[in-house]
Amino acid sequence: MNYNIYNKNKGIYVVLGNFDGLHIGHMSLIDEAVKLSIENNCYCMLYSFKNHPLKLINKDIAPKLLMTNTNKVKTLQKKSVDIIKLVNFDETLMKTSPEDFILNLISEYNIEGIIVGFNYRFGYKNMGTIDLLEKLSTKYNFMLKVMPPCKVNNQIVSSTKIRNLISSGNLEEANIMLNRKYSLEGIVVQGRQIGRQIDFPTANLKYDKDFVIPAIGVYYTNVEYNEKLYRAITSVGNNPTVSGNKLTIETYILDFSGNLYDKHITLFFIKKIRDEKKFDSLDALKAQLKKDKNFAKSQPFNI
Ligand SMILES: Cc1cc2nc3c(=O)[nH]c(=O)nc-3n(C[C@H](O)[C@H](O)[C@H](O)COP(=O)(O)O)c2cc1C
Ligand SMILES: Nc1ncnc2c1ncn2[C@@H]1O[C@H](COP(=O)(O)OP(=O)(O)O)[C@@H](O)[C@H]1O
Repeated sequence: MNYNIYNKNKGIYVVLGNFDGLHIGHMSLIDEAVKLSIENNCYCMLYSFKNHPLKLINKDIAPKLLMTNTNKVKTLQKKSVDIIKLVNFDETLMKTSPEDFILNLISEYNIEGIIVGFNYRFGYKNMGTIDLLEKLSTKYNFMLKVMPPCKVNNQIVSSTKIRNLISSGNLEEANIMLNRKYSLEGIVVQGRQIGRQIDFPTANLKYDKDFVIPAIGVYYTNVEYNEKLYRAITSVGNNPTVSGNKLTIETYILDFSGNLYDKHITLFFIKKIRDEKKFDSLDALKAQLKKDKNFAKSQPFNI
């Protein structure tokens, strides 16, 4: 919703951070902000960036992403966040000192309180610390709530941890930390049309290289197409059996037939089934695909 239509006399609890992936740690901050805003008859706002700050600061070390902005906004709207502000992280913002960053925020919005995570850093060169934020909260008179780390199996949940789990094929643990199934989406493009010759047509995803790609291997997935969900098996790999030379993400959808070229699909990665193998023949690949398909049939089906 547009801030302009809001009652400017009403205070705002703002949650600050980068929030890639909206994992359970992020959600604990957002839930707290929503709770405080309801209790105090205020608005709840999430203030974050459209682009990952490192993409501007140092492109070479910018991480691959876990979530599109569109999906981020959809999830936040379901959580009753009143104002979602995703600002462009540009040169000016990059050079803003920690104190100015907070000053700009409180001069633009009627800030009642700020909610951040335990390791939040902000402002030019990430020089702003929790200590500084505490001092600023006294100086400028806003409430500050610092949320403790959220853990799974004694490990602190973080976007970096989740990226590493996905790119090493541990989707089950990543999904626990995300509290949803990791997904990639895009349109279906043409491949070499070998799949249909072995009765396993595969929808080849035109994937966006800005997002984290699961480790090479075969996965049990669920596919959303045309608002319907299907069981599926997905290969992330170089297809050595057919002398492939580029990474493809290909999905055989169970109980589906039809033409998917140019259609939009979403793949939900549930668990890795096996490593990619180079088979001696297409028949051997086909026999393995039958096993993968049977495995998929035995798996729970919900996202
Ligand atoms: C679930 C699944 C598992 C796969 N596993 C392998 C594999 O282990 N080794 C391999 O070389 N190709 C594997 N493939 C990829 C096939 O080689 C590829 O889908 C086939 O060549 C058809 O591709 P095309 O129709 O795009 O030409 C797998 C594909 C799927 C859908
Ligand atoms: N069950 C299915 N799973 C995946 N794709 C299917 C299925 N049934 C039909 N298709 C269609 O077949 C195409 C894949 O056939 P395939 O021979 O593998 O060609 P390509 O190499 O172009 O992917 C998909 O893009 C889709 O349009």
